[in-house]
Amino acid sequence: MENEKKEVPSPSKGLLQSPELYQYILESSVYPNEPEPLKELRAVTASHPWALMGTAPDAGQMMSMLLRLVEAKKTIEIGVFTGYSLLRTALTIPDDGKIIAVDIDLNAYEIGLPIIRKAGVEHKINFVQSEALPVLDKLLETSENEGSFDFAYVDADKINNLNYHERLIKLLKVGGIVVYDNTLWRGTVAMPEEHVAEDRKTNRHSMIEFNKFLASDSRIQICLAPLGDGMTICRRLI
Ligand SMILES: C[S@@+](CC[C@H](N)C(=O)[O-])C[C@H]1O[C@@H](n2cnc3c(N)ncnc32)[C@H](O)[C@@H]1O
Ligand SMILES: O=c1cc(-c2ccc(O)cc2)oc2c(O)c(O)ccc12
Repeated sequence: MENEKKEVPSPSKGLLQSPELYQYILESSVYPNEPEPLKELRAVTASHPWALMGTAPDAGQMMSMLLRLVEAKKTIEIGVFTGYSLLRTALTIPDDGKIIAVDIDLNAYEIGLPIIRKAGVEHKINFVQSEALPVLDKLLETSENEGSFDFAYVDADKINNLNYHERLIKLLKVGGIVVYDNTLWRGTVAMPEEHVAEDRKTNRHSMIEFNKFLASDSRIQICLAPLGDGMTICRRLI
C-alpha cells in the first residue's frame, strides 16, 4: 500500500510498551506478506467508528500460521465485524474449505463483503446473522458436527467466552484449535481494579475468570500469545 508508512497504528492496538516497536513488527514482518485484499479491508474499516475492534494484522498473521499448521478446512468464527479475521481465514484455507461466520451485525459485514467477493473467496463463507450461542447449540443438535471442526476463532462479546468454550470444545476435533482474542483486555487483567476505567471493568473481570478457567481445563493445551490484545490459543487434547 502506498501510504502504509504514514499509517501509525494506535499504540493501544498492541500491548508493547513502545509504539515504534509495534510499528517495526508490522513493517518488517506483517505488512510485507499481508495479502492486498486484507490491506484494502483495513483501509475501508479505518473510517468506521469502531475500527479498533478489527483483529490486529499481526494477530491475523498468526491465525494464518495456525490454520496452515492444522490444515484447517472446516472452521467457525464468532464475531465478524467488517471481516478482517474472516477474510484472513478465507484466504488461508483451501478452495473447498468452509467457514461458518456468526455475527449479530449484518451492516458491518456488508462493508467488507465487496472485498471478500473481489478476492474470490465468498463461496467458502456461510455468514449467519445471529446471536452466537443458539447457532452453536443448533450445530450440537447434529451429532456429526461433534468433533468435526478444525479451527474456531472467538472475538465477540467477551462475557460469553466461557459459554462459547464449552460448546466449541465439543465441536472441535481432537487436535483442533480455538483462538480467543482480547484475553489481556488492554492489559487491564494485570492492573489493580482501581486503575481500570469504569467501562472496562466488566470485561476485565470476565477475562480474568476465563483465563483462570482455561489454565485449569485439562481437555486443552493453552498458550496465551501477547500479540494484538492477547490471543489465547487452545488445542483440544481429549
Ligand atoms: C471485536 S468485533 C469482531 C472483529 C472481527 N473479528 C474482525 O477481525 O474485524 C466483535 C463483533 O462481535 C459481534 N457480537 C457481539 N456480541 C455477539 C453475539 N452475542 N453473537 C454474535 N456476534 C456478536 C459484534 O457485532 C461485533 O461485530
Ligand atoms: O473496544 C472493544 C470492544 C469489543 C467488544 C465489546 C463488547 C462486545 O459485545 C463485543 C466487542 O471488542 C474489541 C476487540 O475485539 C478488540 O480487538 C479491540 C477493542 C474492542
